[in-house]
Amino acid sequence: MQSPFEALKARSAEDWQGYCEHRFVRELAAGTLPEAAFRHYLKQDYLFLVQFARAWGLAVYKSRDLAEIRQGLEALKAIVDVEIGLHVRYCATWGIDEAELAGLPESRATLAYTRYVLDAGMSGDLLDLHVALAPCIIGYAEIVRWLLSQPFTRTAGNPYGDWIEMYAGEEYQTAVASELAWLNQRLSQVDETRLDRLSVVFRDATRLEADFWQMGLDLS
Ligand SMILES: Cc1ncc(C[n+]2csc(CCO)c2C)c(N)n1
Repeated sequence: MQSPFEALKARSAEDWQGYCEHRFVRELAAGTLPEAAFRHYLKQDYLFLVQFARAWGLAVYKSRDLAEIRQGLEALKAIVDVEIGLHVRYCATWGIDEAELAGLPESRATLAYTRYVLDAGMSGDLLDLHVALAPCIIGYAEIVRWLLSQPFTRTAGNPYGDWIEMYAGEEYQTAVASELAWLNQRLSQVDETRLDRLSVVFRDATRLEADFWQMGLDLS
């Protein structure tokens, strides 16, 4: 039987596919993505990650018990202590230093997506927030798995090969599996009316992720 999260995705199948199979990721996997597009993406992604850290801070605040506080705190710590550092080091290999990153203006796509997620969490509850974050967390895991099954994907000699490997790694895929389990458990408890509203949040966040890819192409 279809899991609740699979059912949520099925309601936005076209938008989900448009995001996961976006030209940006196909060109990235083939190694043909213009370098300028990837650089724009990397720079905006730093600003995205900073806002994403705030979203996990909000998850802590929206928690109803200590287990939920711990879950949000672990994710907040991971992003602040590990993921942003990895991103900064990765940017450095592309010749982009942290001072430059911190001084950048946010693009419209970054603003729209990150503030949408924060608003979904502020106006809703912890489940709304997790559903708004799902395209980001679960999407990236699905994208790299899909890419690795595609004939056009090149890992050896691809300048973006490290990016694919980062998200294909076991550590990331395990974290995603636990997020999926949490979501499926919570989604299985909600009624149809609530599911309709969550489905709107999921679809909007998915479209905003696709716009984030598109931004990389457009700005180059
Ligand atoms: C636009 C954009 N969307 C998703 C991710 C992926 N991502 C961001 S934080 C994180 C780990 C979860 O805490 C993951 C997978 C990204 N980097 N940039």
